[in-house]
Amino acid sequence: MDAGLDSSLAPAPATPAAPTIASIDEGRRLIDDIDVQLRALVAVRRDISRQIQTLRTGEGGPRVQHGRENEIIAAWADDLGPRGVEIALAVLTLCRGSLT
Ligand SMILES: C=C(O[C@@H]1C=C(C(=O)O)C=C[C@H]1O)C(=O)O
Repeated sequence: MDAGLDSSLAPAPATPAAPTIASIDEGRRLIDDIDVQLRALVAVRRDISRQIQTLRTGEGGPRVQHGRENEIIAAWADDLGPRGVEIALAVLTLCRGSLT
């Protein structure tokens, strides 16, 4: 067992199918629920990222690793295209802080 992400954070299917909605209100409720989950996951990601950075700097390493970040950006680009790159950059900035 790894370091304890509970089952609510288990990997989602690669591309979950969107439900067919019957109304705008229903669709907006679903979007609001998705956004709550996205924000919660980003907060967890940020905490894990900070722990990794602390571990690495504690060993005398750099806080930031551009090679790793490029892999992450490429994965977002593969799945979501140029807007995915924008999201990846925003997520990275939020999780690891400023580069300067
Ligand atoms: C978390 C890490 O440290 C930094 C933060 C990253 C992130 O938030 O994804 C990625 C690379 C590093 O710049 C890591 O190296 O994995």
